Amino acid sequence: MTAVVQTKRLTKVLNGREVVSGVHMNVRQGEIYGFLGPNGAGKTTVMRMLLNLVKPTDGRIELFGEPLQEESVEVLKRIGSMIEYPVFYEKLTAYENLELHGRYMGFYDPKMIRDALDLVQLTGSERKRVKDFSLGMKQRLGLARALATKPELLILDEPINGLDPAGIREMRMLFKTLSREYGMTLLVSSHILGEIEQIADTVGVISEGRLVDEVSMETIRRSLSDYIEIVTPHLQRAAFVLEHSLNVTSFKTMGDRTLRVYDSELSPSELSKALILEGVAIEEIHKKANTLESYFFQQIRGGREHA
Ligand SMILES: Nc1ncnc2c1ncn2[C@@H]1O[C@H](COP(=O)(O)OP(=O)(O)OP(=O)(O)O)[C@@H](O)[C@H]1O
Repeated sequence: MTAVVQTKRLTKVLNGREVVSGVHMNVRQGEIYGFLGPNGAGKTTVMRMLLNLVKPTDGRIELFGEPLQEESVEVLKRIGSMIEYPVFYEKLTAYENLELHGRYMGFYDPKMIRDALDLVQLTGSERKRVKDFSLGMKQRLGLARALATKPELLILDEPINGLDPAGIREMRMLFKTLSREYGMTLLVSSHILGEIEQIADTVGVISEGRLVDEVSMETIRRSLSDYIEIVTPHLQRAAFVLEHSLNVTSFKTMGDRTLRVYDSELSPSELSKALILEGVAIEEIHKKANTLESYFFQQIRGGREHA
């Protein structure tokens, strides 16, 4: 699949502090990319750089395979975005706001505006002034505005902020429709793991400005199976024995003393007996269950795993 967004060593220094550090990010065509990280991790800054609203201090950005430059305009017309809380002309109606935006972007299509309002379920409120909208309605109108220019890529910064549970559910379904039925690519940020988990095909985890993981949800789910953790001073030998004597194919080393075994038919006691017989000392061995929370917590804490 082709990359719609690709960054290399993307870095931003603000007030002498590196708030985004050497980010290599790949968003593939047609997928929903969940950009997950705690508040202040750098999500908004990365998104602003992708939209040419903030100039990177260092690194490169490619959108649709083309390098993003200061004077890039055309490529940005292929993107719809909603960054932080959307701002509108409060005295104008919802429809007038979208019309104005469309004309500004050089793409005004009344049918697209009606379709966009319909998609976010604001049909019927389009002649209301925005000042009478609730926070959730404004959030949905922000999404309609992003959609009204028929973008190929949607960049949405914490789009579920301000929505009630029903609104969150509708938004989630809409993201899936846009991706699966309209073939749009979505880059969606959130600090809520449960949200990203439910919509994303790929997750990019950002912590203190660094992209600490970029992985498909499918891979994560597969890795969440139970595993046996072995702590040994003879890591190399243990790995050799697992692979060649015990025919274990799926295991990984964590640091220089720990191994995780995923696919063994053997119980911890059988495994330790077999390893000891081969001259591997065992300091600890036990069965563990992985959860999505523990997986991400580990990434954010900086406990990177090495396959
Ligand atoms: N204009 C600015 N000047 C100085 N520091 C800034 C500026 N904008 C953001 N920062 C800092 O950069 C860091 C990253 O902020 P950013 O808004 O990108 O994070 P975020 O992951 O989007 O978090 P949030 O969801 O809270 O907005 C934060 O520590 C923030 O305080």
